Amino acid sequence: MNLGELKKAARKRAFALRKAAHSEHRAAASQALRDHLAGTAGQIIAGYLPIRTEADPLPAMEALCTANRIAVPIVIGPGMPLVFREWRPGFRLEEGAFGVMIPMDGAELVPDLIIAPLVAFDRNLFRLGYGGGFYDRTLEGLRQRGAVKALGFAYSAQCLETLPLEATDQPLDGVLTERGVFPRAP
Ligand SMILES: Nc1nc2c(c(=O)[nH]1)N(C=O)[C@@H](CNc1ccc(C(=O)N[C@@H](CCC(=O)O)C(=O)O)cc1)CN2
Ligand SMILES: Nc1ncnc2c1ncn2[C@@H]1O[C@H](COP(=O)(O)OP(=O)(O)OP(=O)(O)O)[C@@H](O)[C@H]1O
Repeated sequence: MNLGELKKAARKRAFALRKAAHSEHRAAASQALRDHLAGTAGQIIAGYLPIRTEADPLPAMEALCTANRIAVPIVIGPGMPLVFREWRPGFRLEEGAFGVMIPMDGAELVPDLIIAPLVAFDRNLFRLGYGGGFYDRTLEGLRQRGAVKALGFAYSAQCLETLPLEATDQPLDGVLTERGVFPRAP
C-alpha cells in the first residue's frame, strides 16, 4: 500500500472507533476540555463547529467566550491554509465547504491556541484529519510566524499505535481526551 492508501485505511479504522466513543463519552470529553481550559483569559482561541462524530468543543467555547475571543476555521480553497473567523453564541451561521457551518459575520482572527478536530492521533501526537491537509498547512504557516499552540481534541479510543506519516504532517502540542491530556510517548 502507498502512503495515501495507508492513510485512508487508518482513517476508516479510526472513524469506527470515534463513532463508538462519541456515543459513550461525548459529555465527558466536552467537560474535560472545558475543565482543561478553565481560567484561560485574553487569548484568541480557535475551536470548531463539530460535524459527524467529532468531539464537541462547544461547551468549552461558550464558557471561554467572555474572557477570550473565540474563532472557528474556514476553508477558503483547496491547497490553502484555513482562516479563522470570530464566533460567539448566537452568531448567524451559513454552510461552508464540506458541510461545515461558518459564521456569516465576524472579524478574521489569528489564534494563539488552536483546538484541532481529528480522526486519529498517535503517541507522538501526530494527527490524521479528513485528508485535506488544512490543519497541517495552517500550523506550518502560523508556527513560522510566531507562537501558536495546537491542542488536539478527541476520544482516547482515537489513539492508534502508529500513523502513516509524511513530511508535511505537523505534530500537535497536546491531545485532550475524556481521560485528560494524553501523554506523548517517551
Ligand atoms: N468541524 C470541523 N470543521 C472544520 C474542519 C474539520 O475537520 N472539522 N476542517 C479541517 O480541515 C476544515 C473543513 N475541512 C474538511 C475537509 C474535508 C471534510 C470531509 O468530510 N471530507 C470527506 C471527503 C471530501 C471529499 O474529498 O469529497 C470525507 O472525509 O469523507 C470535512 C471537512 C475547516 N472546518
Ligand atoms: N504544508 C503543506 N504544504 C503542502 N502540502 C501539504 C502541506 N501540509 C499537507 N499537505 C498535503 O495535503 C495533503 C493531505 O494531507 P493529510 O492527509 O495529512 O491531511 P489531514 O491532516 O488528514 O487533513 P486536515 O488537516 O485537513 O484535517 C497531503 O497530500 C499533504 O502532502
